[in-house]
Amino acid sequence: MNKQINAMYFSATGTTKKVVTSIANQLSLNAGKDAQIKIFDFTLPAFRREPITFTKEDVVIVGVPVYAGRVPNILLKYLHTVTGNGALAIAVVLYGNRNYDDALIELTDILVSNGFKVVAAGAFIGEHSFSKILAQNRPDEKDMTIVKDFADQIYRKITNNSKFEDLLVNGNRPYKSYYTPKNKNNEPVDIRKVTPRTNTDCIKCKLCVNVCPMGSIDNEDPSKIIGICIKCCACIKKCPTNAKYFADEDYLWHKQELEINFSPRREPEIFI
Ligand SMILES: Cc1cc2nc3c(=O)[nH]c(=O)nc-3n(C[C@H](O)[C@H](O)[C@H](O)COP(=O)(O)O)c2cc1C
Repeated sequence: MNKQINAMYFSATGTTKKVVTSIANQLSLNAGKDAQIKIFDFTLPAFRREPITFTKEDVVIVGVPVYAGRVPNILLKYLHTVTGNGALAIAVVLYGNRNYDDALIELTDILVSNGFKVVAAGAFIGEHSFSKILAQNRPDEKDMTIVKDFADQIYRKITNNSKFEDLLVNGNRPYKSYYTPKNKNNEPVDIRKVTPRTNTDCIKCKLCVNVCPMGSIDNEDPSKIIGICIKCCACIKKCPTNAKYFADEDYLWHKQELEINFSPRREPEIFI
């Protein structure tokens, strides 16, 4: 395979990164020792300022987490600035064991409309951002075996073909609206304004400031949220002293409901 391999992802808590980079590594292993991988990690705001252009010589694995059953809406503007010019793409979504709903079809559509030829797609499961028990530690070893096999299939498809038919993936068109959490009275709630709190264990190491994908944590006082919070939970899961937490009643109810209702293990789905 005579193409540049590119791994491109948004990954606040690392599950999307794990799957996307593993696919890239396995493709590179198949392609031989000279196949270098270029990384485009657009998790932090600074990386989403410049448009990126690929060419026919590229194969790009593009991964995003599923937020509310869709591609995270805060990424849409940026994703539309990434141009394919005939590059091959593999669309990847990671979801927290509830459902990926229309996220994979949406990501595939975005890539096609940006001039990519999407040759494969996959929905994988990652530990839920909100929880430490829902899909705990996934993607795990079993998932990673499927990831490796998926990459081998992609390699064979790319090397054996020069023309590719349009890829069909699961999902609806028009896309369903964003999944809405419910409160304890089973009423829809809007948790977009909910922000994390900080307890006295905070040592002001500012790790949270540096990992927030929205740049929304104050550098002087990390207990202050100065912008949009997307509830990605990077600050909560990466805090070395467990100082960040959510206290909002509706958010906590929603988290618990997800943990109870969506505990049976789901398996990855691939389309090739
Ligand atoms: C705001 C938000 C909404 C989410 N919505 C869904 C969802 O609709 N379905 C689901 O199964 N997981 C959902 N998740 C969980 C993430 O998709 C999942 O944990 C993913 O693995 C996180 O990727 P990352 O580790 O690369 O950040 C949501 C997470 C967040 C932060």
